[in-house]
Amino acid sequence: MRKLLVIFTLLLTVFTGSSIAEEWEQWRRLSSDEPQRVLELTEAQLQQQPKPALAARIYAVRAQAWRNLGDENASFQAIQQGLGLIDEDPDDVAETLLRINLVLNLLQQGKKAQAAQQASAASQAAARSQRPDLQIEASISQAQVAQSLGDLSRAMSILETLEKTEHSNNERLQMEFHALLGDVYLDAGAYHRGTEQIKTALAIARQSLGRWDVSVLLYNLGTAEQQRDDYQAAQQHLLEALQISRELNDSLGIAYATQALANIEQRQQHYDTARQQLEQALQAYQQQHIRPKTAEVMLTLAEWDLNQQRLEPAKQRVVQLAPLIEALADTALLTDYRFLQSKIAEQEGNYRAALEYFHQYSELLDKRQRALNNRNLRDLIVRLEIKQQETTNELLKKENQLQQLQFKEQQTYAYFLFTLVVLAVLTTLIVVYLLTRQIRSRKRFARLAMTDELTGAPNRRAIVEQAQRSLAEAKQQGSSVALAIIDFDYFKQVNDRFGHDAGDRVLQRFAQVTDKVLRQGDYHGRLGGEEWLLVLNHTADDHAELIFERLSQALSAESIEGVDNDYPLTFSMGFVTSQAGKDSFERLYKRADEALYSAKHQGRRRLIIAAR
Ligand SMILES: Nc1nc2c(ncn2[C@@H]2O[C@H](COP(=O)(O)OP(=O)(O)OP(=O)(O)O)[C@@H](O)[C@H]2O)c(=O)[nH]1
Repeated sequence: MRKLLVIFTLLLTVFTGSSIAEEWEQWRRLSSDEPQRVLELTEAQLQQQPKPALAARIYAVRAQAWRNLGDENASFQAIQQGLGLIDEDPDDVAETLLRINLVLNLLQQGKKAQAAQQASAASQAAARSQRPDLQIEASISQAQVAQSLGDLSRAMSILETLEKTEHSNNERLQMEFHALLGDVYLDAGAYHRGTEQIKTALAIARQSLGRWDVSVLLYNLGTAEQQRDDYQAAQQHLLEALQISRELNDSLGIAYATQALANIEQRQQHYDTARQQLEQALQAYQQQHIRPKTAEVMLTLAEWDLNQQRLEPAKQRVVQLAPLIEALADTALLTDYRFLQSKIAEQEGNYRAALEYFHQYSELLDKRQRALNNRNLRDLIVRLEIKQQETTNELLKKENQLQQLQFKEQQTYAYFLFTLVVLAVLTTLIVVYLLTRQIRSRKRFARLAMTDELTGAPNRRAIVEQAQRSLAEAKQQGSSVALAIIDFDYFKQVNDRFGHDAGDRVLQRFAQVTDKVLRQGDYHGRLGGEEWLLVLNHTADDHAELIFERLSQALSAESIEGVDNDYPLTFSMGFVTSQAGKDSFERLYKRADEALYSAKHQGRRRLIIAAR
């Protein structure tokens, strides 16, 4: 999915966006995994006839894709086409990319002097482009040329400058830096350091780059392990490299891995397999004009011939090799070549020639050794290592700081959460408190609305509602309910004689005694003034007298403050019963009221039961 997205973005923006280095890198990643695909995509783009400068950039991508397929010839052609377009329409980015590609191509062909020229032209173009990543890459390219020329001091000093000045986030550049540093260390005989650097580069490639890059580094690591004489590790890496190259159809990658594996087979005395493998690799090298490798394989084959006492084929190869060795002017190859010549002359019995070749061979070896013992180089190696250590330390320090910041952030977040929780709990408590208070006061208000303030008994509204409820229940149950209206006799006189407060206390006392006298389930309430209503469930007329008497007695049973003990506190009562709940409250009330009126009229201090 991610790959599809990359392809889509690339199709939309071939080096047209702001970050050319980034797009270039995306193309390279895609090419590293699917070179064929990149060739198809870029072919389509070229057909849209873009501006020459853009087309030149596309050729740079194609050159890379051909390289990933192991076709250096096609890669070279693409580069040439691209460079041709730049003549028409100069473009520093395209020029840098194309020349860097050309450097690799020329190095593989063993054309080191030309490669050096291209590397410095690439650096100039990169400087003009003012793009830091391109500048770094061009510098690495220069260091690579220096390394292949055997000028390890120069290679090292370029890498040292890069380490000091450039901190790129570009994984490819980091990979290239470590890979090349590894090669330089290996050339300098620092096998352990070299292998470690290549391992770092491989880890970066596995993590962030494409499969082709991984295969190249596996090959590098495999050959490094061979140099360290760890053939088991070497074989393992090389086999993995071979497998990836096969998956990618990278014919050169296959050749490189096969050649290296052949050396291991030879050591294990699998001569036929080894020879076959070398022949295969040789074919691929010859096809692609990989001249140093061609020479290397031929030298090896000749050496094996000699070891197996096959003098003639060995001699033929040495003759064949002569022009190539001369053209390449590679010290290492020349050293091996002289050694071979010396051995052949020796086997031929031509001892003078053998000695002469051996002299030349040992001089070359000496030269190489001197180059390696160069103090300057040693100093550079040590300095670069210290710098790398410093960078690592700095990174660790940064990481530490970041961790501390992260910890602080977490702490702040925890405090924030804690405060939030506390606030939430507080808010909840307050809300609960306010709600409870409101509910309580509502209840209180509701109670007050139904209660008589002076006596605490149910007020008119409450007792009337209760009467209506009781009547409705009685109606359902077919039972009877009685209503009694009670009114104090001459209450005005009580007030007049003992004062209004005493009158109040009389009313309060009446409420208390009624509460006690009535059964549970009976109700009483103050209708207003000194008038009361009783609601008596399951009560017939013949209970009326009893209730009247009990109330009268209870009222006068105890003295009331401010009222003379012998003062007769009396009341009148109108009583009525419903007939199996048939009567409405209004009708019953009216009848009770009429009965009360009669009681008053008949002289008070009495009970009148309403007639049926
Ligand atoms: N102390 C006190 N007196 C009240 C209260 N409510 C009403 N009264 C008094 O009760 C008296 C009622 O007087 P009236 O309606 O003339 O009746 P009465 O004097 O009781 O005479 P009858 O009912 O005819 O026996 C008035 O004097 C009111 O002031 C009260 O809450 N407290």
